[in-house]
Amino acid sequence: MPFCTVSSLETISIDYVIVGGGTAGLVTAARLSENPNVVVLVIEAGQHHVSVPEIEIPGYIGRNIARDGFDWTFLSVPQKHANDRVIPQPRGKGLGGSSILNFLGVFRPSKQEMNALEALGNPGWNWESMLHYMQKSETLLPPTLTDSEAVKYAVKPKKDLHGSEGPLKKSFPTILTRLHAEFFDAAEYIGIPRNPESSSGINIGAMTFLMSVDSDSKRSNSVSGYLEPNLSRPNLFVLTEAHVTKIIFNSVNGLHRATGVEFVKHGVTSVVRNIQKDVILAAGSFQTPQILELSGIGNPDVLGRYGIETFIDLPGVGENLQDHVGVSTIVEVETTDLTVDSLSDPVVEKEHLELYKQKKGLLPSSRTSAFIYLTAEDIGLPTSTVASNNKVVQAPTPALKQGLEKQYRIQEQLLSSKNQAHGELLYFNGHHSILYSAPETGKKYMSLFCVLLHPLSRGTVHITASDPLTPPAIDPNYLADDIDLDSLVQIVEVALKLYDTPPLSQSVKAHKVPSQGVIDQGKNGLREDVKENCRPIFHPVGTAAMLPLEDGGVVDANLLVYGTTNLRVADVSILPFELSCHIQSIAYAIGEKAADIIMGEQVLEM
Ligand SMILES: Cc1cc2nc3c(=O)[nH]c(=O)nc-3n(C[C@H](O)[C@H](O)[C@H](O)COP(=O)(O)OP(=O)(O)OC[C@H]3O[C@@H](n4cnc5c(N)ncnc54)[C@H](O)[C@@H]3O)c2cc1C
Repeated sequence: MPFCTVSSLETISIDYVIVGGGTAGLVTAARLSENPNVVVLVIEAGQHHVSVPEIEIPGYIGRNIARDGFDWTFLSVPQKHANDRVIPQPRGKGLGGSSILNFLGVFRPSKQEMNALEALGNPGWNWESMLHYMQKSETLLPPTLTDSEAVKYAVKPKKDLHGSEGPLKKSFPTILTRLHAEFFDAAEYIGIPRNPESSSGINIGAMTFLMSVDSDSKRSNSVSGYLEPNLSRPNLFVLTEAHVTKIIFNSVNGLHRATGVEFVKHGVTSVVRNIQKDVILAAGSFQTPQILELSGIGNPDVLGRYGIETFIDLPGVGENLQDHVGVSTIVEVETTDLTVDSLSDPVVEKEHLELYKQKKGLLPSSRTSAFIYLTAEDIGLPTSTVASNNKVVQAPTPALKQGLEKQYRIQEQLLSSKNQAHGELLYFNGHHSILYSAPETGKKYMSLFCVLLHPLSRGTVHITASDPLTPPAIDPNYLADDIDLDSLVQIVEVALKLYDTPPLSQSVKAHKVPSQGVIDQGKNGLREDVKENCRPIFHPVGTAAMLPLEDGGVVDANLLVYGTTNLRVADVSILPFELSCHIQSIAYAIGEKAADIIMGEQVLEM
């Protein structure tokens, strides 16, 4: 039984401590503890949530957002370029982390992006390697569609590109509507083809995604995949409701070795001491940098503001924050399809809960399963001048500036590629839940969330107090670069064009968001709408970037924090730039690869 108490830790000699039992953290913990000769401890701030319908039932996605105990309920600082709005930044809290909160889509990035990761100075982090780890983490369940449905809905995965023995289960969506097919047909009408196998490294075009849902129609996540099957391991320990506040080091001859982890559980501060091997930070893109800063690792100017002595001068910590920013479009539709709008009626919801038991109705599947990934050409973006047109690159240090310039050069190369997506249209089978517009009873809707995949804007996440329980200041700096605003407007224009294109146009009754009045104002109206309504799609990365030190990196290609001998980061904060996909597959792959890197070093040490 791995769940342990604080007092029991005093009698255990621990080899590895994983800080954060989220998506990547539980993967690394499970893989390391396959070796019976090492002892692994996971420290997670949240609880172990057991049998919670809002986690398990796919059709309930979104219901735990802003729910105390399930979401950290972080908010951004006022967003200067988005009408000073404070924008929610959901993050999963509890074992499983964001894998218990996410919207179930399992996507893959492009081959070019993964190879760019290596080109930025990270040997071994390329498409081939990441494909191996994505496959290792997953099992593709057998298709549930006929051949003609697979073609119509653009989902015909090739067996050899997917994993068959991994802990994360991937399955086919069960809600495939007429509107969904009309959306794809309209895309084809304007020259955007279906892509039935989007996991091959070329992820452009129209596609239906695979979902992290198991054969019982329940959410598959890092708890169900990696922790629960290993609960009987005697060398795996899990401490929940313990908030890590600091890493403690022993320094000899300028080499800093993490030997302890301080945490607060129920108001009492304790320390796990004498860690024999590594400490692995897997607290996610907002809290991994926070823990580094609280431990004295970061930019001395930031740390000094809160009386924290700088232990390792590493200005990249908490810089380079990027997220996928997007905006909703919603239309009223005339259709025979069942849309999720009907679930707002409690009687209908009850019926669907009954149907769910037979894996039928609106609940066994995600509310959103059709996507279009747009190339620069589809969006009408300039393909060669984006980076060079960008303003003078500004960054707090010359190293960070150099690293950013390299990222922009990579972004420019990606833009000129015909096989690279830069925008996304996410189909939602009903009215998107947004603050300023609600569905009217009895009406049916469809929504397209329009997303910018490679923003040029960069933000930060930094501590605002020496008190470790005070949330960090999250500043994604959305739309700081005008090019991002213009690009997002152009992505919205593609969505509006699709609503006007047959056969989809025959089902569209009226524009709801943006309203017809806003659309009639042209680009200016849409620009204002984007500033007023944009929000993230929850993929923050880059805040503990894996880059060479001279380019402002925080960790090296072995995930070691610069200046330390055994403090590593294994979560999506290491990704130096945003990818053209939803990123849970990469979080799992990072967890897998981290374990192999660590185990590989262990073998070398022997
Ligand atoms: C609402 C939402 C929807 C999403 N939808 C999708 C989707 O459909 N498809 C997709 O591919 N991706 C999606 N994502 C993104 C994806 O799920 C995340 O990027 C990924 O899970 C992040 O993994 P991680 O390991 O980096 O962090 P997390 O999984 O967030 O893990 C971090 C863990 O650390 C813990 N922690 C934090 N601070 C401390 C501390 N001080 N002490 C101890 N523990 C701590 C947290 O509680 C958490 O358990 C979504 C994300 C969200 C939030």
